[in-house]
Amino acid sequence: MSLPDAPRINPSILSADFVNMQRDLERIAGADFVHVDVMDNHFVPNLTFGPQMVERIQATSPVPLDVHLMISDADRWAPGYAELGAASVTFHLEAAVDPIALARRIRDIGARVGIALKPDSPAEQLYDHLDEFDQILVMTVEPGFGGQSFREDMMPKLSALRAEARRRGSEVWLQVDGGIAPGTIEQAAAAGADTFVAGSAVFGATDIDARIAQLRSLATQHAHGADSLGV
Ligand SMILES: O=C(CO)[C@@H](O)[C@H](O)COP(=O)(O)O
Ligand SMILES: [Fe+2]
Repeated sequence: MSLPDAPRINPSILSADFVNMQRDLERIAGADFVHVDVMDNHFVPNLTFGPQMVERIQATSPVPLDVHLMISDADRWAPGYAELGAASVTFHLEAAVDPIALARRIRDIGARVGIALKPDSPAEQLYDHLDEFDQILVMTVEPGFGGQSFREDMMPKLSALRAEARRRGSEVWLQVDGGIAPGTIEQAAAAGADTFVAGSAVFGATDIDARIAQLRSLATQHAHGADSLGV
């Protein structure tokens, strides 16, 4: 699979019409990935779907899957999402017993691997392990629901991660998820994010293609360091 360049826009189908999922997947054909929020009503107080539904999404999606597992016991369940063909599988650091071994297992199966941090989880614990992951997801809301307000207080964590990745020459993608929309994507891009999840901002738009293009344009204009390049 050829990987899309930054900035990447990944609409979350948590805000899609679950009864018309195939229609809504087609509506985001211009996106880089489809962000699939798997919730177990245990790790987070909400329930979405499991591997059977994700397999159907995988079979019909026009874009690769960026699966976000908000589930307990990630060590046991996460590999199965890589095995059903997801391009990327992100699990939560707070839900894994041995995150490094789990990351290696997901990569061995053939998927990209991401690790997600809840707002209260510090990023420093990942600094020595950046290259074990293809993506680090900095949650900009408390996981569990779409339509929440963006948490600006997550920007220092993101900036520090960007600085650390640069210092170590790491190519890890930095993803943000929660409250991303015109008006918030700018500061997330400036702080160092290169991959953006947006649910309600995309599926709540009257013109989805235009909204995806707008988010991509704003992220490009405000990309970390862009001002120094005069872009
Ligand atoms: O993982 C989650 C929520 O826990 C996200 O992926 C949401 O689905 C994002 O929704 P918006 O905040 O963009 O509406
Ligand atoms: Fe998500």
